[in-house]
Amino acid sequence: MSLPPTRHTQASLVLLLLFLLGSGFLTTSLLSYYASRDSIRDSIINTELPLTSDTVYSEIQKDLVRPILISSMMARDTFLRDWVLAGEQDTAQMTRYLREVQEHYGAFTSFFVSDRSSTYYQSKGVLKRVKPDEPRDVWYYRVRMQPEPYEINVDVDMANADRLTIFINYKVVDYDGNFIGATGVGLAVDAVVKLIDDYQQRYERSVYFVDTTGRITLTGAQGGPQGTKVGDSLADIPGLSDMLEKLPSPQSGRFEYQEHGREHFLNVRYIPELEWYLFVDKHDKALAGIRQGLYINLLLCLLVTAIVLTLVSLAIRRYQQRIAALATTDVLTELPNRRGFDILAEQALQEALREQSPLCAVLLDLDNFKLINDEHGHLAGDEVLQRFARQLRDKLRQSDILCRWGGEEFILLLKNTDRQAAHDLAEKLRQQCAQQRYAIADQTLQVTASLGLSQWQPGESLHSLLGRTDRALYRAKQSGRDRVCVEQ
Ligand SMILES: Nc1nc2c(ncn2[C@@H]2O[C@H](COP(=O)(O)OP(=O)(O)OP(=O)(O)O)[C@@H](O)[C@H]2O)c(=O)[nH]1
Repeated sequence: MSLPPTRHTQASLVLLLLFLLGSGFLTTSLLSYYASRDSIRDSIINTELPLTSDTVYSEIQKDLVRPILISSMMARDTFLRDWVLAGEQDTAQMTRYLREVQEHYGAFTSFFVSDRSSTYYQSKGVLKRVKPDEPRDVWYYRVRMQPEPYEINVDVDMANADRLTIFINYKVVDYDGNFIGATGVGLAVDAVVKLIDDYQQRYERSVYFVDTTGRITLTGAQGGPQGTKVGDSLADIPGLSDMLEKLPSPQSGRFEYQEHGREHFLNVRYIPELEWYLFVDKHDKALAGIRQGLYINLLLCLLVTAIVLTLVSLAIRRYQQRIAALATTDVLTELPNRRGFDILAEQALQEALREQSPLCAVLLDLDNFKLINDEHGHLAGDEVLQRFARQLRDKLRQSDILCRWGGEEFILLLKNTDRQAAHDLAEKLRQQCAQQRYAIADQTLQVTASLGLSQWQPGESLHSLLGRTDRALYRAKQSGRDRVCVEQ
């Protein structure tokens, strides 16, 4: 019979299972997490953000192309040029002209600044005189000097409650090519702002514009990333400031950065018409969901691993107990066998030593049992052994140790029992055995028993005790059987 697995092998098996299940679950969970993460990341970086950027850009262009055309037409208008060359006589004519343009084309504002008189005309009349030292008029002197025919300037409109406006500032030249002023129209950036708001709310992404120095120039109505306002620098925004350290000035491309542990994906696109950068920024809300999924997955895996390991441990323990029981139990009589006896006897001797209590051993051997087998068959012999063992067990105390020593021989350890008491019990057992009848098949069988008894001497080994008891039994057999002999 193989020995039951030791605690060490059980622990190794559980550890191996833990390793296999743990690494298996961990690998599959992480693989699926990284696969989903990569695909979402890929879709954000390569599809979602560029798409938003394209749409916002085309909207901006739509907002820009029309005013450029209108302004170009105004700059070439013969009425405007003739009126200036004629000395700007009738202001009403100019304001009427500007009002016509504004109303007809649905512009937000229309203007003309005369270089000769420095007068700023608009549809409602003369607004003011431009001055070189006035910060708000810087644009005019810039346009005046630039070689290009026009510029696009996003600025607040003084004539319209400082509303953010895209101005097309077109140079006006006379018929000889001399600069005589600047004209154009202004359009509110409402459409772009509305689009930005729409994107920000619907798709949970930040859309904003930044100039070449890293200052925010245009945001949705609710502000820029993390509530920033127009005019704020990227350097003041958590996360983006770190990125700016690597990129001292904005540049087009795809970037990733962290803000308070959240991952951000960023698409930056340069808009040459404005000399601005369009930023489309999305934080990893979707990725956070996937990460949460990973944690739940891992938790479930942990739970399954724990359940499997518990079940396996229980099964192993049961198996061990079963093996141990089989290894120490006699199958026929269901009494402990010699191996079981060794364990129980060692404990009993230690107990007797510790408690200084008397202990006796009795060897009990059925007489002439060979005859029973020979005359009635082995199965009848087995039956007699079984019944004898059961009756013997019933006559003993719970604390007494009864084992099948082998064949038709049994051993008894009587705890807390001195020689005299043990002798009395042995004698009683012998008598009951002799009186007992076994009805097997249609026959009645009877056996007698010889018993050898000895009392344990403190400090004596089990081996020695058994040797002395065996000698007592031998004497009982030799002196005629069916008797109790005591080893002194
Ligand atoms: N049926 C059966 N017989 C067994 C079993 N174990 C041992 N025996 C038999 O018991 C008999 C013991 O024979 P012996 O050792 O000669 O002893 P005995 O006939 O009892 O004679 P004494 O012990 O000298 O009185 C043998 O025939 C064994 O085969 C068992 O489990 N079942």
